[in-house]
Amino acid sequence: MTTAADRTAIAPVLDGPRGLPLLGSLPEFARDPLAFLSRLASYPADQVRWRLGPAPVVFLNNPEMIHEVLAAREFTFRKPDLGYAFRHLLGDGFITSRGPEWRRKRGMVQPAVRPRQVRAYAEIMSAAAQELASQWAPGRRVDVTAEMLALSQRITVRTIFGTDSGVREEVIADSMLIAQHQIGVEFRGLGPMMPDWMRTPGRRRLKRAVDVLDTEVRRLVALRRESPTERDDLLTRLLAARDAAGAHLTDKEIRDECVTMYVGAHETTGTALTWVWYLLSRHPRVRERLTDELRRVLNGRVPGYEDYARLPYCEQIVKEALRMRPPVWMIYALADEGATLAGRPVRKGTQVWMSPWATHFDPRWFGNPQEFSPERWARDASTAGTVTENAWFPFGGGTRVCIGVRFAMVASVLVLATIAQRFHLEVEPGEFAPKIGLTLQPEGTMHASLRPVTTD
Ligand code: HEM
Repeated sequence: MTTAADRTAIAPVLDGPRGLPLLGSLPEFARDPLAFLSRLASYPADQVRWRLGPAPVVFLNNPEMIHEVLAAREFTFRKPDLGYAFRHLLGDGFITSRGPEWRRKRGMVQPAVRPRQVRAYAEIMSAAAQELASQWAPGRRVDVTAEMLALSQRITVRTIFGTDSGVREEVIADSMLIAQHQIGVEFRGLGPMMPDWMRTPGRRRLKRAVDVLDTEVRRLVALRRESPTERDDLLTRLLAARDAAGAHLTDKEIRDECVTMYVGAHETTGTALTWVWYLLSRHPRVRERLTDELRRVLNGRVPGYEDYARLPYCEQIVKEALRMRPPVWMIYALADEGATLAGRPVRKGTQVWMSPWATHFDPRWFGNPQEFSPERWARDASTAGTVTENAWFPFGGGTRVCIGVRFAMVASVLVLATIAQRFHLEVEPGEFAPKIGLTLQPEGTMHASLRPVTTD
């Protein structure tokens, strides 16, 4: 692995597109956000300055600086407000919190996703994948995105609320779907500019869905408090959690953290898996190597937590898919008093944009970036130099790094290993360009036909 500093020096700062008076480059960004980000990434500079309406924005093109800003969030940079829909659904969960409140809550949730706990969730992950594969029949045509989002939803609901029959999975799933859809709508459109008091039909639907969700989560929390048996789900961990002063989370805080973890986990992991199948179907050689590894290691067995470490090629495929199609395509930071970047002051209020999407395709950091090559992630020396430290950041980094990295990687590998032992998903021809919403999803319906894996 090389470091960004090993690369040829480029200009420290350049002015990017000039844009229009008042609007800056907002129209160009809104027209095709991903193309605009790629354009910014093509400037030969570590930092590219431009304007989003009246707001000054710095786009970072250098992994070391991205690393520096991500590490400084919660100190001299902060996460900006992600808008009404996001806040209304997540409440005061720790994604939307800041400072001591964030630290307290993150500290209380963290034990629920540490590796020992993820080991307990692994069984749910493989079982849900096995359940899905058992419902599939050879030759059937499936909508890959819908299937993977539904699978991720099942895994998420069951790891958070448990597997007992008292949990009405579909009530939670349906309300979440409506709410997440509205977040995506607001991310894409004029949502960030609409005041909170404005009521659109979409916002009214969101409110109704959140009311239903709250009633269901309250019911589940009350049930657990009535019969507090020890279980291996996140809700059990949250009910038991205590902060440094020994205080428990209130019911409202538990609701907010459950929803936060759901939103963090569901669409991101489901989308990552969708792209894994797409990329595999376009690269038969990779699929062959995968089938080989699965035969050698599992030989038809359903994988468990211990198998994660025994399936390095599966892990490499997931990492490479997260490079080429990072579900979280953009990460923001807002400069506070005293913010600096590469030793220079940054004006308070400046937005800093960092895009896994754009950086992951920069040929300075990844050799042949357009090529889907899980081999670049192999630990042996033959592939050194094809990836750059800190240039791969699908999970963000620094203080506010994704809390679910281990969960997401284990879930993705176990789902891939379970299903790929039984089926190849032959995605129908088409480009399925990525489009932005809450996450980076394929444009159009991605259909695949299911071809059974032969055992000879
Ligand atoms: C492939 C799947 C996933 C991807 C690509 C992903 C990506 C990310 C990224 C980029 C961030 C940082 C956002 C920022 O800095 O603004 C983040 C934060 C977060 N993620 Fe994930 N995530 C994934 C899965 C999960 C899972 C499985 C969970 C829960 C089990 C989760 C829960 C969270 C939470 C709660 C945060 C907020 C952390 C904080 O603000 O302290 N994510 N995720």
